[in-house]
Amino acid sequence: MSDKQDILAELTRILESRKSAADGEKSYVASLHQKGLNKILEKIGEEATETILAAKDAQVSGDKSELIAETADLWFHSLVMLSHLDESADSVLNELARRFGVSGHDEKAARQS
Ligand SMILES: N=c1c2ncn([C@@H]3O[C@H](COP(=O)(O)OP(=O)(O)OP(=O)(O)O)[C@@H](O)[C@H]3O)c2ncn1[C@@H]1O[C@H](COP(=O)(O)O)[C@@H](O)[C@H]1O
Repeated sequence: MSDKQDILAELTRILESRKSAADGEKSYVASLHQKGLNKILEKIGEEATETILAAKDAQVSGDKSELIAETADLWFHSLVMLSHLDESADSVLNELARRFGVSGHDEKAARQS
């Protein structure tokens, strides 16, 4: 795929289609949906840990290739989780858009008042 803007939308469509149609032997995403939410959450936990370790290694070595790969795994499994729960990246993008330009300090202060 060439247009990066379209990747989230296209991936979201594929993840959704894997919920019903695909064979878990042939499709990794179908196998995750079939194993259920606990397996998907386990993968997110694993990928989050691997991302943290890769970030620490990148800081020492300066090589960020593993960090990029592990972050992609983390984002990907988070998208599978959203899809499994009938949500999508679009809702997360909407939430980030809603927060856009609002300082995290200001947002937190507004929450507490
Ligand atoms: N972006 C991804 C993607 N990123 C990572 N992965 C897979 O995520 C898995 C995570 O890596 P691990 O090393 O943890 O896997 P593992 O140790 O074999 O997993 P477990 O045995 O622990 O369950 C690997 O199998 C990767 O191939 C992905 N699998 C699929 N996609 C996208 O999803 C689409 C649909 O995939 P399928 O459903 O497999 O056709 C693909 O066309 C891609 O666009």
